Amino acid sequence: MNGTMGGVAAEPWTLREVEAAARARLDPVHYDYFAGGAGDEVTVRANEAAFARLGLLPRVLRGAGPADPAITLLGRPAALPVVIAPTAFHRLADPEGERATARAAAAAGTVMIVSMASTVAVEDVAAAAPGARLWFQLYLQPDADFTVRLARRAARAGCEALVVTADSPVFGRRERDLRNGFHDLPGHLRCENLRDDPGEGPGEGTGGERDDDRGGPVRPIVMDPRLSWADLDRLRAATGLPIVLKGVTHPADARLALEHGVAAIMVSNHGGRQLDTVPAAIDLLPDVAAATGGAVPVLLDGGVRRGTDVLKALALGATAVAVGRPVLWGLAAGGEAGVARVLALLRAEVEQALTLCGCASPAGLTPDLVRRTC
Ligand SMILES: Cc1cc2nc3c(=O)[nH]c(=O)nc-3n(C[C@H](O)[C@H](O)[C@H](O)COP(=O)(O)O)c2cc1C
Ligand SMILES: CC(C)CC(=O)C(=O)O
Repeated sequence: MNGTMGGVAAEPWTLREVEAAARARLDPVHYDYFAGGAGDEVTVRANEAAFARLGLLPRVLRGAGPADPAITLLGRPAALPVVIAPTAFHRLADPEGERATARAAAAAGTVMIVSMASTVAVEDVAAAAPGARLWFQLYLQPDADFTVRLARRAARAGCEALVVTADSPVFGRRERDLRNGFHDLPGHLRCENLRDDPGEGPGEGTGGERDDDRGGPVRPIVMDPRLSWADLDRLRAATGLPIVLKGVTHPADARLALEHGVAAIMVSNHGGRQLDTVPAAIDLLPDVAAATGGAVPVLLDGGVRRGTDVLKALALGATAVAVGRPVLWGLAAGGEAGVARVLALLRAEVEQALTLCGCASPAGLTPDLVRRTC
């Protein structure tokens, strides 16, 4: 990275330092939206703390040679086993928003999962970062036709997979946001994927649309506790894209997900933003991985802040991890260069930790390399 990051005097050497730089630049209300979680934030803290309770047990004299962290994900290469989790509202962090994030992902050779609630339209994200591997996250909407139209739109834009977030039958109770009165985007920003298709007649939305000077009305994201596996089946039947089910924590749901034909599972408690007191994602991983029996890739997000965290997750059965808040910190601290810095730090840490564990690649990581230390 050239020079300083977003005017920060010294380049950050840890994700924690990137967060500090971001915090210094962000509106405190937006910082709270990014950092916060549901209820007492027990799960937010647990996600990180649980990684610290696990130790790595390196193997020696294996002659493994230099490490290459590259993996294969849904049949295509990724340069590192760290992908970008879907997070909303990137333009709160940087004017370029999701465009900047996608460029950094493309340069690092990894996947960006574009949020349904992105503040740049998925077509514009793709156009900004030619060659980027994009997946598209969505919440199943009670208006099933709209869900399918949105999925097809993402496919046309070049997204390779749909990431269906299943942990949100209702919006989590985020007390920082309630206290701060943060319940909507500032006037100049919109969820650009939530505009009705051009040509769609007025009045077909689910209500609560906002008119906008640059296009059609913007729908609200509806979270609906009546949605079920049948709705996932309908989406799968209507689109050719592989489906990644995000928000799986119970092994029984992992087994059901396989029965419903998902291409991958993401173990996630939504970064502690939905149901508080769900156990740490890394503690849930082994049972979910066992339930899938290796039939599909398992990804994990929640609390990954170090290369050693990545190794622990991979050793315990994940094919890759995703990072949410660290990317937002990078974006707020230094735009595209800030996200690039976050991914570069993680890559360097993963490479070094792999080598120190005696592994030439993520494939060499096995559960015996992880020990619970307390
Ligand atoms: C500010 C913010 C916005 C998020 N928006 C979405 C979203 O739109 N869709 C989604 O599936 N998950 C969303 N998430 C959850 C992330 O995808 C991910 O599960 C979580 O951030 C992982 O934890 P980490 O932040 O500790 O890495 C969001 C998380 C944050 C922090
Ligand atoms: C716009 C929201 C639905 C994004 C989200 O999932 C979150 O804030 O955790």
